[in-house]
Amino acid sequence: MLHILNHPLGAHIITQLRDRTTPPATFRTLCYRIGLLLALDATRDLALKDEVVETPLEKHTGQALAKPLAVIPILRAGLGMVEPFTDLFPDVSVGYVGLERDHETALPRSYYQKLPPLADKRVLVVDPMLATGGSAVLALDALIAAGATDISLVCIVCSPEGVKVVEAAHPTVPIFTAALDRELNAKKYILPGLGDFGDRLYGT
Ligand SMILES: O=P(O)(O)OC[C@H]1O[C@H](OP(=O)(O)OP(=O)(O)O)[C@H](O)[C@@H]1O
Ligand SMILES: O=c1cc[nH]c(=O)[nH]1
Ligand SMILES: [Mg+2]
Repeated sequence: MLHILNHPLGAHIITQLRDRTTPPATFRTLCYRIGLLLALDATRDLALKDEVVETPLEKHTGQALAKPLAVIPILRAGLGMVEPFTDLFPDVSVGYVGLERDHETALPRSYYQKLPPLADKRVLVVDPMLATGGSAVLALDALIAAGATDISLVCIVCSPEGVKVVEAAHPTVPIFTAALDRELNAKKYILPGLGDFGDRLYGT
């Protein structure tokens, strides 16, 4: 199921991210701010449990988050989306999946993986760009192999092609995004897109 962010601030930020004149320092701030909106959108359905507290006046049964969270960035570009999650959910565990697309074939290659226990957690995979879907499917396969059962994918820009590929391979994984773009070009970049997210984030 695809969830497209429906907030005017999201539309405002994504236009600034697309602007080719936006320098890396501003790009990183914009990535953080849109990450906050997406983090809230992707966690709207988190389970709650009762929690009793004493207010200064009386005993009160409130609520607390019931299930631990893990955020898993797909390196490198996904790193820009981690801080919104660690700021909003300070108890979140962080794991890493390192993938890089080959420039000629656009096929992802895995070069690093370090994961916390995942079986008991809501797992939020973060990667700003969903293009062919190859990287996301490889990451989701690895997380399921590591024991994850409750996974969401959080992106900033998706292509229709990538959404189809992920939905075919992992139909139960919801996808949250700020924008669903038009198509991929011949080099498998998203149009209109915003270029290479990792390069723009890190000035490479
Ligand atoms: O859907 P796909 O066709 O697999 O493409 C999307 C992937 O490409 C980008 O990473 P990239 O390989 O450029 O690595 P980087 O983040 O280190 O720049 C992006 O962050 C995704 O991981
Ligand atoms: O458009 C694209 C496609 C893959 N990776 C990016 O960073 N941008
Ligand atoms: Mg890149």
